[in-house]
Amino acid sequence: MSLAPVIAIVGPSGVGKDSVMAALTARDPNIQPARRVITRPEGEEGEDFVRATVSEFDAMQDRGEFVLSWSAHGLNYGIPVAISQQRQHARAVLVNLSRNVLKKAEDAFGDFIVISLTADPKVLADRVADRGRETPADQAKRLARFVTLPEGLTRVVEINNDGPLDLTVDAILAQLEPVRG
Ligand SMILES: Nc1ncnc2c1ncn2[C@@H]1O[C@H](COP(=O)(O)OP(=O)(O)OP(=O)(O)O)[C@@H](O)[C@H]1O
Ligand SMILES: O=P(O)(O)OC[C@H]1O[C@H](OP(=O)(O)O)[C@H](O)[C@@H]1O
Repeated sequence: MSLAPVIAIVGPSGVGKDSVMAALTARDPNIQPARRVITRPEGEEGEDFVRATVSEFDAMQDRGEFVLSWSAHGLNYGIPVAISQQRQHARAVLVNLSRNVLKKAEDAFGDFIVISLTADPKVLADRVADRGRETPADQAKRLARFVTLPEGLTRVVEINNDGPLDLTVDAILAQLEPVRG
């Protein structure tokens, strides 16, 4: 059975990764997000994710329950192996990944597309502040984080998300069209 492609949505904090993923799924319910396990503290909400303590996360890791894991912003993130089942029935599966794990992700997933979202730094700062999910100190740390995309990825598409979400979704769907079969 052929597996649906995995589409990584990446970019700096506040660029709109979660918003773009939700808008893509709203436009085409067969493009489905993978649920991440995150050691995010109680009280910090976000997308639909599985909250774990650090020891719960470590135990899941030891049991081989993650196909991919990484750390960023003082948190641990894991993509459960169940993403394989999702790939059996979806048209495409979306994952919100760190740019630091893209090579590992390409090796793990095979059929893999990276959507690299960009936005003006002022737009990023306003969005992270307005969202208010983190403390001002943590917001500042997020905005100061600088990560570049690794070299040698097979398929990377850069898309600007300064404008309306609908336009970003159109741009992504236009890029995906040739590989959707
Ligand atoms: N195209 C857009 N136009 C206006 N607001 C947007 C747009 N995209 C995202 N936003 C807003 O920007 C804020 C940050 O978006 P979101 O949480 O999706 O970013 P993110 O990249 O997932 O950030 P983080 O990596 O910090 O989780 C949210 O409040 C969201 O509503
Ligand atoms: O800067 P890089 O390494 O690309 O991304 C780091 C992390 O930042 C975001 O975390 P969250 O979703 O805001 O908790 C991403 O999802 C990723 O896990």
